[in-house]
Amino acid sequence: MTAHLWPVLFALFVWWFSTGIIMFLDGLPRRTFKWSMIGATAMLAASFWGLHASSTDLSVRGAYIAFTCGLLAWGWQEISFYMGYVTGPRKDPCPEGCSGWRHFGHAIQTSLWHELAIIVAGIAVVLLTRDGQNQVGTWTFMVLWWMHQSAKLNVFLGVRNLNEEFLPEHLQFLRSFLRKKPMNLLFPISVTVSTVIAAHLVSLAIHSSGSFARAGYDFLAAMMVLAILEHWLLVLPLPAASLWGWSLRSRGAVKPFEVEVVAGFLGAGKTTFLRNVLFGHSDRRTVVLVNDFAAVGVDGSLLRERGADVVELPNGCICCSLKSDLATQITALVQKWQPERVLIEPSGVADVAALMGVLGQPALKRQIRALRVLSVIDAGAFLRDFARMRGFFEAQARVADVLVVNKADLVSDAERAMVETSLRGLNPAASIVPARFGILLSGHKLPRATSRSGEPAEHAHHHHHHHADAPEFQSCVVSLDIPCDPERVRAVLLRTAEGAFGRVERLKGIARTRIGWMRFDLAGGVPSMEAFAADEAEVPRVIAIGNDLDDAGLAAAFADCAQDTPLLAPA
Ligand SMILES: Nc1nc2c(ncn2[C@@H]2O[C@H](COP(=O)(O)OP(=O)(O)OP(=O)(O)O)[C@@H](O)[C@H]2O)c(=O)[nH]1
Repeated sequence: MTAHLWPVLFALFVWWFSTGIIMFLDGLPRRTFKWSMIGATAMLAASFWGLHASSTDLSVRGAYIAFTCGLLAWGWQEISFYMGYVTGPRKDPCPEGCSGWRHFGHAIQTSLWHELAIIVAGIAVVLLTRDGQNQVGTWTFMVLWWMHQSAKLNVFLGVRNLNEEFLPEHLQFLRSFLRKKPMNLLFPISVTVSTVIAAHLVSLAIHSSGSFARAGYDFLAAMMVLAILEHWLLVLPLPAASLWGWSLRSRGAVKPFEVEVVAGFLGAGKTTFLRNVLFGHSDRRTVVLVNDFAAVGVDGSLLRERGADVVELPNGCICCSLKSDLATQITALVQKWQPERVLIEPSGVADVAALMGVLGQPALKRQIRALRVLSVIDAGAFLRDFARMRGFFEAQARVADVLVVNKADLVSDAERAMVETSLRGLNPAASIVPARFGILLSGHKLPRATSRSGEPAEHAHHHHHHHADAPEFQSCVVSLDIPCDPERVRAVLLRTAEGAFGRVERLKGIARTRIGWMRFDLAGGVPSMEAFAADEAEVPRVIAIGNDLDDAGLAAAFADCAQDTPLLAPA
């Protein structure tokens, strides 16, 4: 039995160690990749030579050499892929909504050169060992190839553990090709085939007579058993990462950062508030994550104007369906920018409780030094909106540490007091501060961010909270590729507020006028227009959000805003 022990232990160790080394090198700064790649290529050449030289060596030593060389030849394939030298023509994520064969085609494109390189290397290995009887190296390469293809197809089709924490930042785009599913149809087939092959190899090892053959089959059987193990790691809740904890340590450690969530209903003044926060603190490295309601947001443009690094989340609400996506997005942006602070502006209808659930996930939570949730309230619209969407406001108030009663200028002191009293009833623990255009009224200050340990119990308890509270809206986007007349735009805003184009909850846009850029809004029923320092690449557009939207009517009304069309003469 001990005769089998050494080859098996050797195979296990070499596999574990070489996998770890590859991940370690891959986590080092990019400037080192060149050297790793040169080293790997020298090893590839050496392994080819070793495979050829050992092909006629039928001693135990020959088996060890052939196995090691087969593994090293494979290692080059991994390194060249993970370091981005030999990948494929596609280097970005799959577009949203892409599926079926098109999606599969894109997936192949991400690693086409890699797969071809494997075929070329495989042929080289076969040719180099063709004349000898020692085929241990060739079969090692083939077994690794099989493991690789099968695992790859399985993560594409969907498994429970994608182990995506192993993906370095420069390969984050591959995540869009991985699917999280409890199981897929191929999985049982992969495992069965691997098990049959492994059983056969074990039996060959046990019944082989010579010590060369015994060692050779031991290596192959061990690799095949590892292949099976690797498959089970994809579906069973086992912490695969702990096997290679040391190899992930080369990655730049993420310093803990502060998170500030700025929530609030559509048009409450979240973006305005954030613009002020950013304006005041340009010295701290801040990344802003915005999630506009519509596919083409405006918020990102407004915040970039303030010089922040802005990441826009795709269309929709930060809610249950986006959960895993959001956690990965945050992890990726933190790795990329190493910010001290992350500001998150969920869309005006997002499920903030679900967002808190995402931020509470252990992997993220560990990195978050302090968390503060602010809910911005439109004082002028609150009483009206609260009656219509009680559940939504309750949920917003419940998770908030601070309730910012914005647009103080639009209400009387008595009205503001009434709004504050209602809010106090919804969350007696939150601080309530009045503000105007996102700036706190004099005499008021934001409380310090709560540290994670002092997190209100409320945050933790609503993870599985459902989206039922969030109102349902549609959105429509109108392009505005004409220089507009501000007067006409104002007229359209007023007509929109009166309900001429359906029940519009919120409208925002940026437009070019003869004299420069402007932005305009309809929020809480109040229209407004302002100058806007847009980028020249900016696309003028309007976004309307609401119910029973008259898309065509809105489009026609905005098309009619062109500077040069004469206004209809009044009767
Ligand atoms: N009168 C008044 N208007 C304000 C105040 N704060 C913001 N606004 C205006 O309200 C409109 C909406 O502000 P935003 O900051 O874009 O609101 P938001 O919450 O980010 O909107 P969404 O992202 O669409 O949900 C803009 O026209 C702002 O200029 C305020 O204190 N008083």
